[in-house]
Order: sequence, then structure tokens, then C-alpha cells
Amino acid sequence: MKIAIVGVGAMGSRFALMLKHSSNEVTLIDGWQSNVEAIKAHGLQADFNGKHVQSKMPIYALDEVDQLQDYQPDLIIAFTKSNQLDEAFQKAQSLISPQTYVLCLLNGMGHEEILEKYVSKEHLILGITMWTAGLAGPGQATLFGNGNVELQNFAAVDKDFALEVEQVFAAAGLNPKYSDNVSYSIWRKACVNGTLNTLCSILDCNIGELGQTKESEALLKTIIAEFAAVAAHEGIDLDQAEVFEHVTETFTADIADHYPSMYQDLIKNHRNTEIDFINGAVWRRGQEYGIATPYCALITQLIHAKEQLLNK
Ligand SMILES: NC(=O)C1=CN([C@@H]2O[C@H](COP(=O)(O)OP(=O)(O)OC[C@H]3O[C@@H](n4cnc5c(N)ncnc54)[C@H](OP(=O)(O)O)[C@@H]3O)[C@@H](O)[C@H]2O)C=CC1
Ligand SMILES: CC(C)(CO)C(=O)C(=O)O
Repeated sequence: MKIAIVGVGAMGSRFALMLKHSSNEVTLIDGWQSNVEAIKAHGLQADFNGKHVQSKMPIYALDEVDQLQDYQPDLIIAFTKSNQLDEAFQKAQSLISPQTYVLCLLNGMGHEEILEKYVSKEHLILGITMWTAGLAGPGQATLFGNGNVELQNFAAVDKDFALEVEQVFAAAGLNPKYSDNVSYSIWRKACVNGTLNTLCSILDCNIGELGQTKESEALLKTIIAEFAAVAAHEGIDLDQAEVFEHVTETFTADIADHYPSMYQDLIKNHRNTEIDFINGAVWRRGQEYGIATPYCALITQLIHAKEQLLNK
């Protein structure tokens, strides 16, 4: 399959390497100049489960997309951060023909509202992933552990292409599943990020260390209850006990040593975070629906305050 990846940070690099390794034609597009230069010079490099891998792939800066006039990908995978998605697709929109599909696996909620400006509902595929990834530097990913992908067409349309993507991902070892209720999965995953990503960032710890604190149980349950109240208003009936179990399973799983992507942004790289698409989205929607979400409000404000202190 002809696949373009827009956003070649940690996760974009993982998917690029795994999809290229299984013989897909992968083209990379990214806005971070030193990353683009490093990949142009040395290819994409990674510590992949302890083994060094290196793979040459065409890469273009977002400002160079006009050089790709005759290039028409079958699939574009969005792997920017939520807060970069709109600007990246504004710059990359010339790649989207009426045949192109866009798959969004970003953490958080509301990305379809942004992507619908650039691709038709019928060609939008939404999903989530439990794969993890980090960056050791420009063009150098750190890829450990296992994960999976859930995806589903956004509109109720013919799912042939999405099933083809499922097959291509299966051949790449990405453990995909065509979901029959991806909206539920997106809320469920948002609960993972709304607890682990935020609390690890505020407490400056990894997932396993968070799980060792006595307070984690009550914090998780309260945050999940706020997500569930807002989700219920949108017709999604989150099973809070199952979601709590799903989140706490990570405390002893092979991602226990992982510092969540929000931690990598805020604490490691002093960059702004995706908080407005996670707890911030729950707080905002709660205000609209008349539902109190005091923990999400406090967490959103603390993360924004930390962004201001660190990202001067
Ligand atoms: N990392 C993880 O383990 C997981 C992440 N996700 C989700 O996947 C999506 C992509 O996340 P992830 O791959 O972690 O994102 P990254 O931050 O690694 O990369 C996203 C983009 O940020 C820019 N960037 C990254 N690092 C730097 C830096 N040090 N300095 C300047 N710019 C930089 C690059 O583009 P540009 O220059 O255009 O800004 C890059 O394409 C997010 O929605 C995330 O929540 C989901 C599951 C796990
Ligand atoms: C790996 C996981 C689930 C940790 O919260 C994640 O999605 C992230 O790091 O953003």
C-alpha cells in the first residue's frame, strides 16, 4: 500500500518502520526541521526492542509538500500531536485526492472535527493504539514492548478499504482489529491518557511508579467517573470498573517503565501538550452540558500552568 505518514515523531517512526519492513511504500512528512534533516541524511533509525534498525525512506518537510505533485497516497496516517493536527493538514492537504483515506490514531477526542475540513467523512478512519514509542533525538526512535490498533470507518460506509488497512497492519505486526464501536474505544483510551499521562506529568514519574502511590486508586476512579458522566451525555455508556481495570493493568505490564507521551512533551522537551483534547475536552464539554468535572478542570489548569513555566 502507498502510505504517507504526517507527523514523524515517536509513533510516526514506529508505524513507518513496521509498515516499511512489511514492504509497503512509505513516505514521511514532518514539520520539525532537524528531524527531517536527520532522516534525509541517515534514514530513520531506532532502538527496536534492543536491536539497532535503520531504514531509508523519502521524507519531506511540511513546507516541501508542493514537491510531491504527482504523488497520491492510498492512505495518510496522522501522527502529529493533537495541537499540531490542523496546521499540519492545512499544509499537507494537496496530498489528499478523492481516493485518499486518512487514518487518525491520535490520543484524545475531537480530531474528526479538524480532519473533516480536509477529507470527506466517508474517507476518514478513526482509531486508537496502545503501542508506545519515544524519541532519543531527531530521526532516532526508541521502540519497546507490544501494542495493538483498533480502527473503524467514521461514517457508516463500505468498509472494504478499512479492512484492507487492517490486513496491511496485520502483516506489519501491528495487531489491528476492525472495531464495531470505535467511539467507545476512543473514550476508553482517553481515560487512560486522562489519568496516566496527566498524573505522571504532574508527579514526574513513570506509569509503574504512579501505580505504587496509595492515592492512585482514588485519583483514577474520580477522573474516570468524570469522563463517564460526560460520555454518557453523548450516548456512550463507559463501564467504569472495566476502564479502571484496563488503566491499572498498565501498572504491571511491559509499559510500566514508559513515560507517557505528555510527560515526554512537557517534562522532557518543555513543549505544549495535548491536554485540551483530553481532560480539557471533558471539562469544556461538561461545562456545555452542565456537568461538574472539578478534577479535569484542576488537572487541565495545572498542566497549562506547567506549560507556561517550562515552555518560556
Ligand atoms: N508516544 C507514545 O508512546 C504514544 C503516543 N500516542 C499519540 O500519538 C500521537 C503522536 O505522538 P508522538 O509520536 O509521541 O509525538 P511526538 O511528539 O514524538 O511527534 C509529533 C511531532 O512533534 C514534533 N516534535 C517531536 N519532538 C520534537 C522536539 N523535541 N522538538 C520539536 N518538535 C518535535 C514533530 O513535528 P513538528 O515539527 O511538526 O511539530 C513530530 O512530528 C499523539 O496524539 C500521542 O498522544 C499514542 C500512543 C502512545
Ligand atoms: C502509552 C500510553 C497508553 C500511556 O499513557 C499512551 O497513550 C501515551 O504515552 O500517550
